[in-house]
Amino acid sequence: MTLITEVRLRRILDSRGNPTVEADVTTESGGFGRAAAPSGASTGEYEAIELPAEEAIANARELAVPRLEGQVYAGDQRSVDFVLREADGTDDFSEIGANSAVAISMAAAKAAADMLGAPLYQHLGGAFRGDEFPTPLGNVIGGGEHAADATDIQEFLAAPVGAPSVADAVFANAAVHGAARDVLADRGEAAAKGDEGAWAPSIDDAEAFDVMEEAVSRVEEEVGFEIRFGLDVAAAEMFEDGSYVYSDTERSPDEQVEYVADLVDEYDLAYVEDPLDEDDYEGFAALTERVGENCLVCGDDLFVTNVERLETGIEEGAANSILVKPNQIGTLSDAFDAIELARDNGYDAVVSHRSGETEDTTIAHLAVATAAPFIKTGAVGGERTAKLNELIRIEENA
Ligand SMILES: C=C(OP(=O)(O)O)C(=O)O
Ligand SMILES: [Mg+2]
Repeated sequence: MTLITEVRLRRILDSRGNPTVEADVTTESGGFGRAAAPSGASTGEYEAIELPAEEAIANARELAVPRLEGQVYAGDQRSVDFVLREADGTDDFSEIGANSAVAISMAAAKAAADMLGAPLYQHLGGAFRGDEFPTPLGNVIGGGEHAADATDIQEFLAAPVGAPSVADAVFANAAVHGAARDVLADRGEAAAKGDEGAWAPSIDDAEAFDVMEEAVSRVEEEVGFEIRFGLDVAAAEMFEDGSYVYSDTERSPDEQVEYVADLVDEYDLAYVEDPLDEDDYEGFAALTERVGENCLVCGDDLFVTNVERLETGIEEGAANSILVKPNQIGTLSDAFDAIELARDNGYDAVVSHRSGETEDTTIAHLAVATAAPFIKTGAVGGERTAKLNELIRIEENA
């Protein structure tokens, strides 16, 4: 039986060296699941609330754990997540913390999968899941909130859309990351790494585009399949008093739409995330109208994995895809609801890590379970490769 008998919570380190919440869920028949909450730096204004880890743990121990232990079945994910919401009693998990909620929610799913003897992606995706695998978006160069004194655009992402397998795509992204280091070195640019392991050189966005183009074409020649690239502009972070403030210029909302549309055309971008502020549904709609045919326009801070915000976006024609980060909303059930609503309305659902991560691999399973076209989970670095290597194993059924 998957009746939950014990929920343990503890503080562990995330990749930025900050404390985060880890949950262990045990079931009556010995099923065990362990999961940890990630943490954002360029967080959306409308995300569920992450509490300091110690506070989140204390509150969840008091309010949620007694309602789960001996009362709820880990295999009944909807009930687990319903109880987490009831125990919290707020809309945004500000009582027990979305970090405690998501860790427990994911650990329960893993405990149920363990009990069933099935891999997590199969428990989440069902027996009749197809055999699609996501293309990993690899963060190659970045700045914004993830690195000081680097690019304005937060992420320049390799998108190996022509890769014949997940493994080929993962290695291609690592190769583009390596090639970018060489191109930067050729240009005399020393580069440290940002929070997600992307190079964070002191160059402007225009030069970063040049470096990406060169790195991508070098690797494309080697591997023989198509590699495009994309961006997470994280534009909400640069939006101040009605305009987008770049290091060297400012753009009005209309100019920002033009600017990003031109970038999509010039570089044949496959993917553009958060090109506009998190309140600018109209701007998102204008850009999607312009470039949405050949490019995924993705809402991260815009939608925050929230069905109500996605509903508004769908009504307004804003974007054609949603970024799904379970900790933005607090439970796996909520994340699945967002994915389902997206699908039903012709939007793609892209699964994503956070800039602060752990070795947890749940998102790799979530992406496979839901046949996400892309997963954004970095290119190198232990907490990133944990997910990428898990994808390789899942593909091999290992
Ligand atoms: C992964 C991202 O960064 P963060 O986790 O800092 O929000 C993002 O903005 O997509
Ligand atoms: Mg983003």
